Amino acid sequence: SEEVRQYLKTPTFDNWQWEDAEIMVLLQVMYTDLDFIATFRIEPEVLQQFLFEVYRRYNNIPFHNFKHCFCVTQMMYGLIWLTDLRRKMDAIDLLIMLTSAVCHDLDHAGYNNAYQINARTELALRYNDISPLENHHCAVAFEILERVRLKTDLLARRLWLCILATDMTRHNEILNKFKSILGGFDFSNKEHKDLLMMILIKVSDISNEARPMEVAEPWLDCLLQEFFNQSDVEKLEGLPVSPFMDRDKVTKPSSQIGFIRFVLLPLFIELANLFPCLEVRKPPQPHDRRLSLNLVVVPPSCSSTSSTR
Ligand SMILES: Nc1nc2c(ncn2[C@@H]2O[C@H](COP(=O)(O)O)[C@@H](O)[C@H]2O)c(=O)[nH]1
Ligand SMILES: [Zn+2]
Repeated sequence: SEEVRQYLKTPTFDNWQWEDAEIMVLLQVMYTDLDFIATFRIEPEVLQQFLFEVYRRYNNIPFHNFKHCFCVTQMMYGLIWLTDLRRKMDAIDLLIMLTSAVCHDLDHAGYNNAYQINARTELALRYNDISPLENHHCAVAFEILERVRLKTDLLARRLWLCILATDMTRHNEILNKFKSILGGFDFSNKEHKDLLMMILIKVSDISNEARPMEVAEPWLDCLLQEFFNQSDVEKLEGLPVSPFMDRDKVTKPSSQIGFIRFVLLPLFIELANLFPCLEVRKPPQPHDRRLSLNLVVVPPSCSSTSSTR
């Protein structure tokens, strides 16, 4: 319905209300309403086939599953509308951004890069310890895109750029680069646009805490369940255990307060510097973990401070 179509554009969207089959339809709606079907002449059956393959290649694990793929994609979709990016970027940029979000954690097995490297897994060996997971998500994405005949070199290169940006060990590097160009941001500069795309997928990827409490809270339970599974295995295998994953050390507030203050908030604040309509409200108290991301659309559209600030 039109009501759901509008709701889908908002960061308050509640994924927990929808079954996976319905989520597949919502993803199709995003591709349709951004005009990708018409602009790139994608057959609806090909899109369905692509999304079904994607669905099959997300694993049934607590956090990095198909619902996480959907939430990240839905936040990206919402940000595209809220910041009126359709007027500022090319359709191909938007297609790459949405598709990167869809593909960004394909075939994640629930163990992070530190585990891959310490346990000397096949993935770590294949990618020389360099972003093994993100390189693998890309490889699976390319395999699917090739199978449904949607892969092009142009799409693949920038999809890789966006998905690789989700490796959190690169967080400061990417954020600092973005800060350094913010003062003279230019939507006609390709390097600036690429960096913005990287920031947008990063924001979308870690945005659970910017959602309503009833959406965010179950996601935190899922994340901690996956963290604890990993640290249990690390203990059994005699591998180094990351303290933030250790069930004997972590509590919900300890997990979230530092993450919000030092990771999530600085990232959102820089994005809001480019798009003032994304008003980010800091948590009022240090113990209050809720980040209120007040996404207000300034009519008729959210203009960045200028298209070439
Ligand atoms: N402590 C928290 N860590 C979080 C939260 N949301 C995300 N994350 C971390 O970031 C990465 C994101 O990358 P992904 O591509 O793997 O999804 C994730 O793995 C977590 O380590 C959060 O709310 N709290
Ligand atoms: Zn993710």
